[in-house]
Amino acid sequence: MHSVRQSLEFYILSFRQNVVFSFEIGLGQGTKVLVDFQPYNINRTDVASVTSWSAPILWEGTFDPILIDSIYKQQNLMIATTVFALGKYTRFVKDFLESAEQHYFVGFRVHYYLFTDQPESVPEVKMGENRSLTVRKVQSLNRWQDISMGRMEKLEKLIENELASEADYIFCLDIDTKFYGHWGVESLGRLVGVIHPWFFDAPRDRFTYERRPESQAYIPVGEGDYYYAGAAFGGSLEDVHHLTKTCREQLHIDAANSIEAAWQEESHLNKYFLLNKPSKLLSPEYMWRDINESAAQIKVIRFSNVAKNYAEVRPNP
Ligand SMILES: CC(=O)N[C@H]1[C@@H](OP(=O)(O)OP(=O)(O)OC[C@H]2O[C@@H](n3ccc(=O)[nH]c3=O)[C@H](O)[C@@H]2O)O[C@H](CO)[C@H](O)[C@@H]1O
Ligand SMILES: [Mn+2]
Repeated sequence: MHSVRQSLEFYILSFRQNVVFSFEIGLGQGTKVLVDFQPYNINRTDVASVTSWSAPILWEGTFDPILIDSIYKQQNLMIATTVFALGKYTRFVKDFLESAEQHYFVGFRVHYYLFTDQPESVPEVKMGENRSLTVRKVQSLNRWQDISMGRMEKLEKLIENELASEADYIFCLDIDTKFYGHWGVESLGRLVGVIHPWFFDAPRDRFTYERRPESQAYIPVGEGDYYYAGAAFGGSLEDVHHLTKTCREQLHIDAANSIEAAWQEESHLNKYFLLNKPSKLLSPEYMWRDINESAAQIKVIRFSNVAKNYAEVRPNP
């Protein structure tokens, strides 16, 4: 674990050609130095490119992917990437992996971890150099809500037991998704959340936070920063371990009190991000609604949900 990791973060701002560069530098495990390089362009005026707590919000046009790639190339980073495919969701695996090989951290080391109740169904997908897939068998579950929420505990244990010695960063993604555009090292950060594609434009009081005070995920009306997607989050191992552990604990408390948050672990993730501000936000370009939908602010769709018939793919309503 990175528990011994001494984190040193600071921001240097300088102006060059109307581009603000900011650096977040952390002293990583051992001798490896993790560098978050976060340039953002102040010319994109149709969207906010920074939060009130000074975290960058990445939109197309707010960073230079070639420059950032060249900086990260100096390091031998490994990005662990987790997905779950239980029941009929195994049908999404092929497109997810094939499209990830085309667009996701291309040229960098990626280790996918796929949790499934049907390892025999996992298709053969040709992986690029330094990219690999580990398949983990998990128990089948009867409720989609339990599958979705159960991810937090599995992720917590994976980070604890296996990732410390191999990965530098982790991203945890939904499987009913596909990559359509570049998703690269610009997205790396200590704690990274993605703005939910249905709420980037909505006033805060419309956010579908859990509103019952009895739940650990409760967020009162009038509070909250953004509504984050449950389908994609990531960061350093240490930070994502703390996130998954906390959400798992809060989910267990809710279960003991016979309450299930409105949007399951997504509600708990939103509570977590309210109390633990992400160091970087990704715009809905990184988790879009559907490849056939558009919005003026979305100049590129990098990663999107794929259309699914809920009644047909889920084990229960
Ligand atoms: C875009 C987005 O933010 N999506 C979130 C949203 O609905 P979604 O409609 O995206 O939830 P979903 O049905 O995709 O379930 C989430 C994930 O659980 C897994 N799964 C689910 C059912 C099943 O039978 N088999 C299986 O493997 C699979 O990895 C799937 O991607 O709310 C969920 C919780 O309510 C999760 O937080 C999702 O991440
Ligand atoms: Mn999904």
